[in-house]
Amino acid sequence: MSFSRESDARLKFKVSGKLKVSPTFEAMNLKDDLLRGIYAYGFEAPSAIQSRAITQIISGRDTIAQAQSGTGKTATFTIGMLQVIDFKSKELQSLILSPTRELAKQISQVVCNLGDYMNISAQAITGGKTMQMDNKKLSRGTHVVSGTPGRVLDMIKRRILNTRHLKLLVLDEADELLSETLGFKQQIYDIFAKLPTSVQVVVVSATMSRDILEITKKFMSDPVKILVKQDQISLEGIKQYHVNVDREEWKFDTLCDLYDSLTITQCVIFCNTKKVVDWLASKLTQANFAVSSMHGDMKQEDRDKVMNDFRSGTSRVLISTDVWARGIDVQQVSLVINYDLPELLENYIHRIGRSGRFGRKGVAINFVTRQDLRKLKEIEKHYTVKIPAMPANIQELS
Ligand SMILES: Nc1ncnc2c1ncn2[C@@H]1O[C@H](COP(=O)(O)OP(=O)(O)OP(=O)(O)O)[C@@H](O)[C@H]1O
Repeated sequence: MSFSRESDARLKFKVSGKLKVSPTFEAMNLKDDLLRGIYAYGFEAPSAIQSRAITQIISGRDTIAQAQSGTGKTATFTIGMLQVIDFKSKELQSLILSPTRELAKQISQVVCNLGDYMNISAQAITGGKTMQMDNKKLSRGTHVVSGTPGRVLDMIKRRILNTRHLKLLVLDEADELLSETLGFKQQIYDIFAKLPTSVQVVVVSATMSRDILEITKKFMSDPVKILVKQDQISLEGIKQYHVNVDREEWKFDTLCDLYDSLTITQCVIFCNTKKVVDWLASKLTQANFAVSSMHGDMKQEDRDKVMNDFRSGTSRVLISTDVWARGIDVQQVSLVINYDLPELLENYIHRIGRSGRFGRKGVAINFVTRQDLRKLKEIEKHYTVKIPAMPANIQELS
């Protein structure tokens, strides 16, 4: 699967200065073992962001990389990182931070896969489990840690994680990690204060506001910026529609009517609160619809099971909160339903981006009550998109 040349050419980046574009992975002068790993993983050619950002990361410059959802940002920083790691050493050289445990784990898996021929040692360090296991593995030597900020900071403070030889810090979903609302920002600053001053910083997201770019000035020096214009953030491959449900109470029946379309491949349904996730999951189950659900108040082992079942395709319909909005990559997801419109404008684009991964087709359906009409207009304006009423033949579209 790859983007068509046409759609790739239409993607315009705003870049600082002239930027080298590598049309192939070979043109990036990567180590042989890394190149083997990339091809063995099934990649043939780099995406637009990979063509531009990988060599910048390798050059050692601080880098801000923005690109649409599902266009391969994880492999962008991973390939850059694997090229600069010194595999003769067993020290921790790269730290990747991301906002959820599931995402941190997924990234660690991508690192292992792409670095398969390099003897890479990577580990996910996340909350919700005891530190003992992590401790033991870390003591054997780990090149890369992918973790959530709270647990990583804790382990640095306890001197379990030694950051003395760290070369590279990656903030994935950086705008979320640095936002005022979520409480990660101070943890990120505290972690940063414990890293060598020479550390290279790479900041990545599909959404990047002016405020966030301003904040990055505090810990990045003269970064290369690869940014996407606001009206280009929305992917053309994801068709977006709305359904007027008028009142909150009518959402449930509307969803039941749609159920047959949901199960064609896989579908994620987003609600704004854990309570609605639980309520909707139990109501659908009572009505004999097969669904699974996940949110941040569930036990980690239950979250892991839900993720495994959904990734393997055992479950096809997943109901979740914004814990699932960012970064999670399940290629079979072709439909996203916003049972509730998201509270944050940014999360709209992240949520619908769970479908349409790497050039695949996706459909997003937004349930809109009378109160939501204004919010829908706001989304349309912000991303310069039209979100028309859902057509009757929706089954043929997904
Ligand atoms: N060059 C490539 N060729 C083929 N597939 C690729 C390539 N690069 C990435 N992919 C695949 O594309 C999918 C999306 O990649 P990834 O999760 O890195 O996207 P992303 O840009 O980080 O998205 P998000 O904004 O949602 O976090 C993954 O399944 C990945 O394996």
